[in-house]
Amino acid sequence: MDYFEYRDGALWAEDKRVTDLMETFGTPLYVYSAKTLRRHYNAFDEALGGLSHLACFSVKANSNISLLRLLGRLGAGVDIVSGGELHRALTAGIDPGKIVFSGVGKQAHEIREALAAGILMFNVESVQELEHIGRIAAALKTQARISIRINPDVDPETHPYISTGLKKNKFGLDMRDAADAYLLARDHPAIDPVGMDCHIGSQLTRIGPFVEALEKLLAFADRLARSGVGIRYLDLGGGLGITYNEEAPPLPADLGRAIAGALAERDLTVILEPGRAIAGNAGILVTRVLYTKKTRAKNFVIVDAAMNDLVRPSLYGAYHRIGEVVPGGRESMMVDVVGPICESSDFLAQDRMLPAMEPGEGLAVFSAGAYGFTMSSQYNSRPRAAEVIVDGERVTLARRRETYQDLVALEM
Ligand SMILES: Cc1ncc(COP(=O)(O)O)c(C=O)c1O
Ligand SMILES: N[C@@H](CCCC[NH3+])C(=O)O
Repeated sequence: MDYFEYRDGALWAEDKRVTDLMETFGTPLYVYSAKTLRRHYNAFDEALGGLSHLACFSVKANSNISLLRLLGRLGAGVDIVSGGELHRALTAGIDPGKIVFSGVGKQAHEIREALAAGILMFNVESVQELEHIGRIAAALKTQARISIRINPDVDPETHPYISTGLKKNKFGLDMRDAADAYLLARDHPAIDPVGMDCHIGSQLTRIGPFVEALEKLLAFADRLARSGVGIRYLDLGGGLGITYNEEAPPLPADLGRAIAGALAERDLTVILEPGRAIAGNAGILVTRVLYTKKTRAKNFVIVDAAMNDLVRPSLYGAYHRIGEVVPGGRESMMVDVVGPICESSDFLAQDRMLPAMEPGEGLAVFSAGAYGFTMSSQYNSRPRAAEVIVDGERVTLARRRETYQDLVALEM
């Protein structure tokens, strides 16, 4: 559910006409809906309502600081994976006590920065990393709160590039190794093992894998308790999918219900790290048609957005619904929607039925609020798109369009 809809013959973002946004801010343009973001965050908050909980938005999905600030004001914590994301979160005013730090390759300076900020915990992914954090915390005369990321070997049934909880993936530790890591953590004066976490993959469309992972983690937590390691936080990661096309993923409430029973009698704070499910359908990428071109093999609609703006179709073959900004009632035809970049993989859609388009007309690429701008680049020296947040009738420029000057600003 989102607040991008067609009425009076045009596409609206909440109470703003998308054509007006195109006029004011140009294209390509990322447009986020504040109402949708609030709705999605609140859905998680309410889904976990009966439990002690924390919803930590995954910053990698969308790291714009205006958007983070909006979520932070609702009470959101965040899941970060770098010093850069920590900097963004703190700049956006996120409570450091609600920050969890994931990722397999945390660097010394990032660990120091996170300790100095007083984050809730590090989600530790290897024994070497645990020892490294311990050394740094000891040198700083502090204690690092940690959880160990468990690789529960659960099949998330998603795209292989975005599944993370299988034995063959680089993430987390298997339980036998994790048990040793917890004992090391228990006995380390500068480490406080407060939690356990996992993240099994992204764009999950079934509840089963979450429940399976939870059950494995709880059984493991019970074994650990007998070794004198009592955890207080259970972090199930992110991964709940969204509807891009015809998927029918469970709602946050379904996930909440599915895990509530197992957690009810336990003195644990449950953490979720949703990214896509909060931001994905809260954003669209608006682009303008430059040319149309009919070859002997295909019809191309050439637009001013490209794989540098939204790489998901090129990278994963991902489907994003595309619609006219002002429906013209013209007959549909099979087209490829492509960008100006010099790569054959530069497409936003392939073999898609779309109404015939004219140069200058607008198209909206839906479900672009997560892993859209954050995965963008300047490939082909294309300045990155602007980002705006619409809240009712109010529009905030959340990031200005890059300029040619920005392209070369760091070069000597
Ligand atoms: C550790 C961790 N937490 C949370 C997320 C967010 O995932 P999603 O956007 O699928 O909710 C990811 C990315 O998949 C991740 O790697
Ligand atoms: N970037 C991916 C998801 C990977 C999630 C990061 N762990 C996507 O666009 O779907």
